[in-house]
Amino acid sequence: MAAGGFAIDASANGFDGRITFSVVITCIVAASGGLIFGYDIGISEGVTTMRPFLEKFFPAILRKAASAETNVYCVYDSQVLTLFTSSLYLAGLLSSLLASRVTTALGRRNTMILGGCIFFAGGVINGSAENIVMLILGRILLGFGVGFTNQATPVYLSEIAPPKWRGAFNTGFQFFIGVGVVAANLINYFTANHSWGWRLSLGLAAVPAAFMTIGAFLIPDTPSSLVERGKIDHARQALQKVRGHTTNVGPELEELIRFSKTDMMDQERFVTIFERQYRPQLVMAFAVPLSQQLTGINIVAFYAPNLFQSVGFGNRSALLSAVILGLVNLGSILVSASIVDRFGRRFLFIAGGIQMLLCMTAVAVVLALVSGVEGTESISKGNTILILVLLCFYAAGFGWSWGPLCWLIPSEIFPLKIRSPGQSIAVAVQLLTVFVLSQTFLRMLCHFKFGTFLFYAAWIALITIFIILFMPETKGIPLDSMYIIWGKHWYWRRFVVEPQVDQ
Ligand SMILES: OC[C@H]1O[C@](O)(CO)[C@@H](O)[C@@H]1O
Repeated sequence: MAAGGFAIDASANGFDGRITFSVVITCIVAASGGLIFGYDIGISEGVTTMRPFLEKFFPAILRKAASAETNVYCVYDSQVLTLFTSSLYLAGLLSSLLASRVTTALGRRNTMILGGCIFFAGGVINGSAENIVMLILGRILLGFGVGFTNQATPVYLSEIAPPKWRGAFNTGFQFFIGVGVVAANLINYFTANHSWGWRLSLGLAAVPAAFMTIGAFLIPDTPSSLVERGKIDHARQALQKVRGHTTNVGPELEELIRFSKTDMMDQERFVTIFERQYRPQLVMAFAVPLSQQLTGINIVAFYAPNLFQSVGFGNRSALLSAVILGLVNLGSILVSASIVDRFGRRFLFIAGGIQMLLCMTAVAVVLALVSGVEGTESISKGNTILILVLLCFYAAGFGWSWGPLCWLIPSEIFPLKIRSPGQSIAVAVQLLTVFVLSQTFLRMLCHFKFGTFLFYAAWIALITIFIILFMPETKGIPLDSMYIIWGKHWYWRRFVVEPQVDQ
């Protein structure tokens, strides 16, 4: 069965999709929107293992850690602590849904600016927190910032990149998420042993927020978004800027206007995406982010320090191992960027999936063998290092597949009319899944022990089969021609209606 194994000429519409200096700079600046999400992921991982932080806000956990009977999997099983981490995801979920209207009305770029400002405020409140209420309030603001930014930035990148290189440019977003994670891990590493360290770690969130917000002020909005809002002259200028001054952007602009008119003929409404003809895209908007989280990445990422600490690493070496995982992840995102437009999305999904599956299973086996079925035997340094190595291979598998592709796919499969709601759904589903899984992971680890890793291994197997059967190849196809791939797919073709474009 040729599920998605067909090619479509990227230059079918004849536009000059060259890589210009301007498009590269614009995309780097825009992709830095990923910094704030990454910074937050990395910071909350480490701060929740810092003693002064726990003493001030969660003293019960320290008492539990001190008690000898607790088994290694259960030390960090606290619903309140998990709620601290996850409150951000609930807020982000809400705001990403709101962001659908905001990006349609204000444009992608302005939504990024808004997100950056709100995140900045959240960082300041968290850094100066005196009680748990301030702490949670700060996290809610951070969540609002992340929701807006994650909704707008990937779409920005896909709309502005030359179609042939869309994969590489869009991968920049995940790359900056990774940079944010590593920067945060390093900061945690140095602040961990100071009584005020957690304040610095949380408060420094304002720095990436300021960086991306100022950056976003300096770049134009995307031509599609400007056309959608009737700003044709601005759209022409934006196109001229990113495609180069020697390029005749007239035909590309006309095409955008034509598709935008067709798309907007019936009033753009959130519910449009639920029409039968958009079923394939809608399914992917749910399935891709859900599957990304079912790889177990955040379980490994959020709790890597806790995990290493509870299986025998000291506090600082636990944070260091998180840095190592983060660097491996970053390197593999670069590999992804360099091949995603050549080998395609499906290849990366499948290869990365198999790699993660093998590693997750191996981690479960090692944990079962060395810490005993009950998890009561202590784990030697050597075996902890073995687990770290396996997790590094796992992180690399994620970095070249589900990491970047989870942003790329939703940002490129929707027609303009439903692009904003589609991306909103994808971001909301991702954050909801992070919330549910992180809320339950420590409980699972405590009760199912090494079986938790087998649980994720089984999911990785399932989602890889899902990709093989249902994900068509999207590489190189201009956004406005994307409907073609569904029409050629063995299953999705029954839903597709060709758009009627005015000639
Ligand atoms: O794509 C975003 C995802 O990637 C990660 O940052 C890991 O690199 C996750 O923590 C996050 O959920």
